[in-house]
Amino acid sequence: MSQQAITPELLEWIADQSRAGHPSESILAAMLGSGWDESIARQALARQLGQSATLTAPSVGTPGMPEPDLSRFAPVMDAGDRQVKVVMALRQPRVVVFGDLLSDEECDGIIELAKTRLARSETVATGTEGSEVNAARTSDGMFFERCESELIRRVESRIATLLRWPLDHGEGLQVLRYRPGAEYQPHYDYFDPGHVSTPNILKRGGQRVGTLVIYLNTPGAGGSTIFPDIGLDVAPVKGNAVFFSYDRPHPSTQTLHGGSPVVEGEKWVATKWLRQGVFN
Ligand SMILES: O=C(O)CCC(=O)C(=O)O
Ligand SMILES: [Fe+2]
Repeated sequence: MSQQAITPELLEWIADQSRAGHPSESILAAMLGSGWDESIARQALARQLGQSATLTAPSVGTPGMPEPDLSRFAPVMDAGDRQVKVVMALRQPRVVVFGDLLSDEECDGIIELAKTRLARSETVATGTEGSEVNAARTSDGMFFERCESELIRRVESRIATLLRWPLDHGEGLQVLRYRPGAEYQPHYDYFDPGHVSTPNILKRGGQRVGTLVIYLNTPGAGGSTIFPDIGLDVAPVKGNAVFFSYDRPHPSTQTLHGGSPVVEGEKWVATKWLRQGVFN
């Protein structure tokens, strides 16, 4: 089928299937089976049954995904060397906010380690006359090597325990500093399957499947992590973190997110991206 169109007949057929009790997942499978293009099929389902119909693939409990153990929904979780609070959890998309993932000292320690290296990258940026400045991302950043110091290793193994995802499937921690007015416009963290550089990037560890953004300080105002598709704002609170996962590199995961502009003070975050496989 080349020119596929969403006709009134198709919409009526979808409505019939739904009335007959078939879940949208089965309707989608039937459409794909008879040759419909997935994105058109999802659009048609969304038009007839509402947005949520396009989000049938469960991201919670999907085997082979990073996922904290919330089966008991205890208010505090054991992350190996620290008790971490669960502040809130959303199932679809999977978003979990943790409290007290890091101690104040650990946050300060990471900022201290990152500071000098941020300064260095600023010098490089000046040398190239700002040619790499990206208006969508007005923060300064650096990457740690995995396990490069005792503090980094401790934090990484805590994250691995909490999210039940092997340490070697994670990229090195990235630290970002946002000054007043700086932001990170909404984006997806997975690698765009349509981008020319993606096949090469995927050779090292496969796709990203999850993100943990850890707040290293509490800005005076602004700087929340926003999820525009679901209307969620996560307040940046020192030591807290927001986790979200995406089982496919597609906007239907609803994991569009960004860092809203910092209004007062600075905002520091450490981001851990989780890959499908071993990242070396
Ligand atoms: O700063 C934030 O709140 C979001 C950071 C982010 O999206 C990222 O590091 O990928
Ligand atoms: Fe991101």
